[in-house]
Amino acid sequence: MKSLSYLKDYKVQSILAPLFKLLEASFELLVPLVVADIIDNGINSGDKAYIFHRCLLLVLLAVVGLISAVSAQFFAAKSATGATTKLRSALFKKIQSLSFSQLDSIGSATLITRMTSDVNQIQTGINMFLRLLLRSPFIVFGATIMAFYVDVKGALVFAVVVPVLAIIVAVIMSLTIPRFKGVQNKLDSVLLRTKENVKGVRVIRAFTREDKEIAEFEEENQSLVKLQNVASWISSIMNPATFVVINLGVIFLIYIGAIRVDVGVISQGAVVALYNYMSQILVELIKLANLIITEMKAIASKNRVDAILTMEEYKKPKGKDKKCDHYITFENVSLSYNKNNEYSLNNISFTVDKGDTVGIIGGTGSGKTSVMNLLCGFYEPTSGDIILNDKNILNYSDEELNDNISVVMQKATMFSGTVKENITFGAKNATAEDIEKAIEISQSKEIISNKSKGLDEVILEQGKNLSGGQKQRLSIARGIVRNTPILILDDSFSALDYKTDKTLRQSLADSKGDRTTFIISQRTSTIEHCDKILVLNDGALEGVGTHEELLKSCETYKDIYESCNKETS
Ligand SMILES: Nc1ncnc2c1ncn2[C@@H]1O[C@H](COP(=O)(O)OP(=O)(O)OP(=O)(O)O)[C@@H](O)[C@H]1O
Repeated sequence: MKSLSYLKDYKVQSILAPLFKLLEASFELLVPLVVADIIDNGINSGDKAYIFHRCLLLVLLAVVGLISAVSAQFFAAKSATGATTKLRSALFKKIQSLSFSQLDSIGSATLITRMTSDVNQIQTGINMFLRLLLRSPFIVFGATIMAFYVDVKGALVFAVVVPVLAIIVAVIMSLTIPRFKGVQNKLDSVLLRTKENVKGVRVIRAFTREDKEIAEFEEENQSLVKLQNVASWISSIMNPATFVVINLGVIFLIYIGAIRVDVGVISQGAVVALYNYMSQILVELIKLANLIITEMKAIASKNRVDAILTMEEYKKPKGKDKKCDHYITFENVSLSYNKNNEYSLNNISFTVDKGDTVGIIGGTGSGKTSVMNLLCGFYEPTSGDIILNDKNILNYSDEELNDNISVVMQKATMFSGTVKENITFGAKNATAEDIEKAIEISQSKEIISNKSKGLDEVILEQGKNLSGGQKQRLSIARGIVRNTPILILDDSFSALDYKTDKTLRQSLADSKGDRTTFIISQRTSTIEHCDKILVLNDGALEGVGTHEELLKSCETYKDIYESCNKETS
C-alpha cells in the first residue's frame, strides 16, 4: 500500500473539505459586487437605510464564509491527521518486518526522518491540498470572470496581469523546488549527527570531544541553513515581484477606470469592484504558489515514505534439509554482509550436540557475533548450510527460530518500563516461578532487593538508573526466562567481575538440563569449562576443541589465553 491510499478511509471528509472551501470562495467573490452596490446606490444617493441593509448582507456573507471555512478546516484536518496516523502505523509495521540487511542498507537516521518529519510534511500537504487546490484557481478564474462581468474593457488589464503573475510564480517555483529537495536530504544528515551525538553524549564528554563535535555539527547545520536560505531567498522574491505587477495593474486599472467613470461609461463602484478582484487574485496566487511549494515538499516526502512502504517483503530463500548426526551443523559457511566479497566468516564448519555448552572466542571483529547472527536467522549465509535439528536454518520461520533460540545481545538493551516488564520482554506468559528462577540464575537477586519497589521498580530510558553489569545480568535473566532449547550469550559477561562471572556460569551449568548454550567471550576464563570451544580469527575457524586440547593445538587460543592471564596477573 502506498502512503496516499490511507486517504480512502476518509473519502467523505476529503470531498467535503474542498466543497466547503468552494462555498467560502463563492461568497468571497460576491463581496466586491455588494461593495460596488453600496457605493453606487447607497453612498452616491445618501440612502443610509440601503447602506445599512447592504452592510448587513456583507456581515452575513462573512459569517457564512467563516462557517464554510471552519467546516473545510475541520474536514481537511480530520482527513489529513486520520490518514497520516494510519500511514505512520503502517510505516512502523513495515520497518519491523524489514530484514536486518534491508535495515542496514537504509540506515536508522533516515528511517526516523521518514517516520517523523516526512509523515508530518505529508499531513500538511494533504491538509493544504484539500483546502486550497480548488479554492485558489477558482478565485483566480472567478475574479477574472467577475471583472469581465463588471466591465469588459477595464477587465482587459486582468488578461495581461494574470498571465504575467502566473509566469513569475512558475519561474520562481521551478528554481526553488529542486532546492527544497536538497534541504530534505541535508536534514537527514543533520539528524544522523544529532542522533549519534545524543546517544554518545557520555563518550563525547569522557573524551572531551564536545568542542570538536559542536564545530562539526555547526558546519553541517550551517550548510543546511545555507541551502534553506538560498531556497527561501528565491521564494522571497515572489511577494515583491507579484506586488509590483499587481500594483502596476492597479494603477492602470484606476487610470482607465477614472477616464471611464468621467465619461459615464462605468460607475465608481465598478472601479472599486475591479480593484477588489485584482487584490483577491494577488492573494490567491501567492497562496497557490505556497501550496505548490508545500505540495512539492510533500510529494518528495511521500516518495521517500513510499520507498519504504513498497520495499519488497523479504523472502528468505529455501535451503536443503539434511539428516545430521548432530543437533547443530555449520557446513562450509561463509558470510559477506554486503555481498561484496568482504567475508566476515570464511568457510567455517563445526558441529554441536544437544545440551552442549559451546564457547566462541576470538579477537574483536573475528566473526563471533556473525556466527550468532547466522544461527538466529538475522542474516543468511552467503554460502554453505546451517542445519538445526535436521532442518536447514533457512526453512525455519522467524517464529520457529524465536521459539528455539534466546539471545542475550552484546549490548544490554533496556526499555522504559519496570524491571519485571524488562525481564519478561520476550516471554509474556512467564510465571512468577520462571521469573524467580531466571533472577536467581542470572545473579540479579541483589539488584532487585536493592530497589525499593523490587520487580516493579521503573527502569529509566536506556537503563540509565542501572550499572553496566546490572543491565547485563537483567538481560541474561530476560534470555533465561524464555526457557528455549538454545541460549546464546554474546559477550554478556564482559561487565561482570570475575566472581559474579564464575557464579553465574556455575548456576547456568547447574540449571542447564538439555539446553544448548553458546557463550561468546573475549576472556578464556569465561569459556574454559565449555564442552567445546570455537576459536575464530579474522573470519576463519582456527581451532575447535576443549580448553586443554586447544592450549596444545591452537596458537591463536594460546595467545589469547596468555594475554588474558597477563591482564589478570
Ligand atoms: N551488519 C553488518 N554489516 C556489515 N559488516 C558487518 C556487520 N556486522 C559485522 N560486520 C563486520 O563483520 C566482521 C565481524 O564482526 P563481528 O561482529 O562478527 O565480530 P566479533 O568477533 O563479534 O567482534 P567483537 O568481539 O568486537 O564484537 C567485522 O569486520 C564487522 O565489521
